Amino acid sequence: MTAAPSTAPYARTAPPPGSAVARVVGATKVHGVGDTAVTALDDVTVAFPAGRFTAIMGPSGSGKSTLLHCVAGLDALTSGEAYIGDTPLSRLSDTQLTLLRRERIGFVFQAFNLVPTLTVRENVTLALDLAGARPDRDWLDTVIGTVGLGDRLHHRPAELSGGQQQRVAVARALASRPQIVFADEPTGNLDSRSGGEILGFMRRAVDELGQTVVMVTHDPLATAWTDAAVFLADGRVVDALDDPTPELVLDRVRTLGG
Ligand SMILES: Nc1ncnc2c1ncn2[C@@H]1O[C@H](COP(=O)(O)OP(=O)(O)OP(=O)(O)O)[C@@H](O)[C@H]1O
Repeated sequence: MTAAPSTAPYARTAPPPGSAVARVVGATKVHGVGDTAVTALDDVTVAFPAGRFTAIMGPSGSGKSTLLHCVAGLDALTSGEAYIGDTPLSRLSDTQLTLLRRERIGFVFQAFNLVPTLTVRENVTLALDLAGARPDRDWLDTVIGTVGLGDRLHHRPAELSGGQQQRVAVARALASRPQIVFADEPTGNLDSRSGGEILGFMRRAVDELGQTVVMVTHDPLATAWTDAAVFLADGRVVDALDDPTPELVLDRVRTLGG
């Protein structure tokens, strides 16, 4: 299979700080049909600003993962619109959506999703290699240095701890210099020390590399690493916090019954 050529893999101009890199407007998502239909998102409007680390919080089943998947173009809304930059995702063909995800979005999931037969370095550059894009060596060195993987480049995932594997996944998400990184419970499978390291790396990616990161989490301590938190309940945005501290987040979580 020949990969479609990348249109503009590098040197993209970063969006101005504070502008929305991703947003949804009037977003409703119904999973299933008929008697089994579940409204996971109910008229949600929220924006994720450039150069910021935002948490999406809320009780189990409140729609956090659905929101992340819909704004990242992994799932389609039932009504309303999701935008990456100024691009409305519902107007894109499957191929255009695949290219947009490849070129403009990085993903980190709870399961690290590394390729076991590839080395750390090969895993980090895999998406670029598949896209036929030439890695920007300076950027890759910066990313690999930021996540502290310099001495592990030729190891395979099975030779790494869970925390180290998730660092590889973070480096992979950053490697193509995406406009935005979406992370779904990225510390869910990690002990608290490794989880803290991953959150610290994502924080540095925002502060030092200018990345925009949106993270779904249950954990008030994880949210305390972010610049802002959006709270969902029953598929609706019910609250938001700037500069969340663990105490403030815990207070909101208790109020929402999470
Ligand atoms: N593919 C699906 N088919 C049917 N219902 C779904 C599907 N995905 C999610 N749901 C339902 O939509 C609602 C929101 O789910 P979602 O996974 O977005 O919530 P969440 O806040 O991420 O939950 P958790 O914290 O438990 O992961 C839930 O009631 C869930 O059961």
